Amino acid sequence: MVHIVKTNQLTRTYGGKEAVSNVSMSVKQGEIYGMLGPNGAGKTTVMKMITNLVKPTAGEIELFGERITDSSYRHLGRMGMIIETPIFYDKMTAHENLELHCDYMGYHNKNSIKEALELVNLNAIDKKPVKEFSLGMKQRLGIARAITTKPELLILDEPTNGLDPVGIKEMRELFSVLSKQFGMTILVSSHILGEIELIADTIAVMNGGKLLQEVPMEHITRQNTEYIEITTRECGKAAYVLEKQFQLTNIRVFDGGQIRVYDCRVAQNDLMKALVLHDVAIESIYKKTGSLEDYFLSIINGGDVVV
Ligand SMILES: Nc1ncnc2c1ncn2[C@@H]1O[C@H](COP(=O)(O)OP(=O)(O)OP(=O)(O)O)[C@@H](O)[C@H]1O
Repeated sequence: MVHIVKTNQLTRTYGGKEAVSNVSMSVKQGEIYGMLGPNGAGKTTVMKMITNLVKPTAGEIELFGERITDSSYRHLGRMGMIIETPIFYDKMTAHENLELHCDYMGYHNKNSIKEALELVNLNAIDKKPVKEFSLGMKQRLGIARAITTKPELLILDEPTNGLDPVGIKEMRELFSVLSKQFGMTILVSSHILGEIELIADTIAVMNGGKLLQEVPMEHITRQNTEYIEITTRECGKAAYVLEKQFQLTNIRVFDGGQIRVYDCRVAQNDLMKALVLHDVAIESIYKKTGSLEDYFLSIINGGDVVV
């Protein structure tokens, strides 16, 4: 398996506070990798370190199989990015802005500008200067600029900001096309699960600077939305018993005295018997089905994973 991005214990501090804390992530070639997390989770800072806009305080980054250093700028030619709000020369048209970008990047296939503008549906807007564009149009132009040079890796920080629901759907379709037809690897962030769950091959959940989970989408869609919830005052003991007895790999313990077992191979009855046998007093035990949203919220909001 070829990894296009790999970080090891990546950390960045600002004024002694960790904005990104020991993040080790791997983005595989050709996949869409979605970073999910609330505002302030550290997603932008990770992307800035990968694109050499911010230097890591500690840790390493490998891009295209090579460890990057402070002076590694040549990888940037193989990448397209939108980080924070894209800025343009606002008296120029979309086409002129992209021409300038291609000149700057030393990329001389001028046909690619037309193709990029077509892909984001801006080809018909020929004469308008960018200052007359809506926020959504500017966002789409940002994506066009990121893809004109046919990058192998596309890094998009909250690319659907400012888009309406139709625009968001168009972007999702565009990302699928770029990934499937052009073989681009895409690293995209969002604070809204619905925007990435339909397209991401892997989801990385971040909060408070930490990578809480990196998981292939196919592993979570069914198995993690069904769970058995046990309420008990002896959560620690109960989790220990269940883990030992059934070799469970995905149990979450919540502060309020709840345990969730996201592994429905084991019958509810067998879980109950094992707990009773070990003198764990159970207040209730239920099988529940949550949405994917609930699952991710439970990772973000608490619950230590006992693995
Ligand atoms: N230049 C900076 N100086 C000081 N603190 C910073 C700086 N950049 C980021 N931070 C802090 O680091 C933390 C992570 O910010 P970051 O922008 O990476 O999060 P995010 O997940 O991308 O959120 P958002 O979607 O709001 O940008 C925040 O607490 C932020 O205030």
